[in-house]
Amino acid sequence: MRFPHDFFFGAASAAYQVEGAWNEDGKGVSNWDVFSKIPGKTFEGTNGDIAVDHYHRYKEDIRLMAEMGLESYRFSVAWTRIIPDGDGEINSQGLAFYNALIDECLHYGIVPFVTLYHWDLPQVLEEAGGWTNKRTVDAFCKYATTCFKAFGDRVKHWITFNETIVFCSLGYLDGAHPPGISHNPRLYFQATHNVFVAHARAVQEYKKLRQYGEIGITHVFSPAFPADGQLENAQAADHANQYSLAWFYDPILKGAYPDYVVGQLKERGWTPDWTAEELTVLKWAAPKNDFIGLNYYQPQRVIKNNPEEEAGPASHKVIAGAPGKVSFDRVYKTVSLEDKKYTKWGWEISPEGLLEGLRMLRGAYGDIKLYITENGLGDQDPVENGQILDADRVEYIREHLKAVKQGLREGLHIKGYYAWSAIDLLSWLNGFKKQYGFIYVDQQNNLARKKKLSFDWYKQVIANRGGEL
Ligand SMILES: C[C@@]1(C(=O)O)OC[C@H]2O[C@@H](O)[C@H](O)[C@@H](O)[C@H]2O1
Repeated sequence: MRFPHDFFFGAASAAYQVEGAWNEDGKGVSNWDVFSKIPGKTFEGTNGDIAVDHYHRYKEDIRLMAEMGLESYRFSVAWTRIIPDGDGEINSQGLAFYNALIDECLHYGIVPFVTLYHWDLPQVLEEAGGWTNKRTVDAFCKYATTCFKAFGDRVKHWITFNETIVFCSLGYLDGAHPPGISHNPRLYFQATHNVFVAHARAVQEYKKLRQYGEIGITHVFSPAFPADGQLENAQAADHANQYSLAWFYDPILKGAYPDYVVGQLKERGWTPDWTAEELTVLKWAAPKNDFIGLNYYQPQRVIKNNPEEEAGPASHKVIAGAPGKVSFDRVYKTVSLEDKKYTKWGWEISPEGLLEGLRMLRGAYGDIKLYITENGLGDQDPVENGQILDADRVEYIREHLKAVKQGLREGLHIKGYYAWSAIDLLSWLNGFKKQYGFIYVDQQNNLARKKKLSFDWYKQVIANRGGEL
């Protein structure tokens, strides 16, 4: 079986992680431009000042993507290039860069799939409270509408936010992302609610413009499963899915928050200060979402946590996504299992977890249009005689594409797969050590680009539309 002709074989990136040129052509300062320079916040003090210089080398990079036969390139727009101080004047040089990037994609017939927010908030807004301040919601709507009007004649696929759970939990619970606040559930839930309202209002603005493209949101998709058959662990997994899935997917797809979480937030004084008008716009937008983007890397294996057991501070590896994390409310924790395979960063390799999770998602939300907007292997790629032999990445992506194909056989409405990442790039918490790309970037040789083993493999997969998988 070949993948359908209208299925996108794509790859992804994010502005802060690839572009560099952090202070060029009128770009404003972002929260990551500031946070990454606070000693100890990033891996070995790495930052996105240069990243992999995609801002200046995008023509070479897009040409390589075209050589691979890439059908769609998912990238994010840096808000601070478009509106440098967040909600003030528009920067024409910022518009010019993304117009050129979009036109370069279209020159090769590569469909641009644009993420409006991939974690890099204008610092002016961060300093005013970031996503806990409703000013940021209004500012996002202005920014999004500016992008729709500037690029919407050629961009027909829009993602509002990437992984709300990550930038809000790392920002307000773990302190590992801007604004670096720890253990503040009230701000965490407030920030997530404001993001969902911003999403819903952006959907409203987009639909008003009648550009006849599609708009959605990308969430982490990390379904929780009990580590064993014990009832308490099944209950812990249900709790995990309520807080890490339902809280994020329900307001987008159902237009209302899950009662289970709402009830507990009320008991604990963490209820966001939502208004009737905001809840109405969530309800309005739910049926207007054209798709949901899923970033799948691994499932969560969950056991009930013993709240009396003193949990020391999570290690960097755990903060960066490895099992062993106690939930913010100390109800459950994630564990690794003897019979599973793991990456060098301790992330479980589980294509079956993707398929099982997709079935669960259909049960909860029905037949919604899905894109796998991120999936890939973070690794330290082996280099032999100058060749980058990332056979493990080939294996990882092959097995996950086979799971997607099985999902299609079962009638799941999956319309594309975007490997993370098109090109090696800066990892927020792992610097340049954790590689994801089909294209290698030589940090020791002027960021020279080189095709990896997986580049040629993915080229074949696309050419054969996955028929041989
Ligand atoms: C934490 C980490 C990683 O570096 O492994 O997860 C996978 C991937 O998720 C993306 O949304 C981030 O933008 C990208 O940088 C990656 O971030």
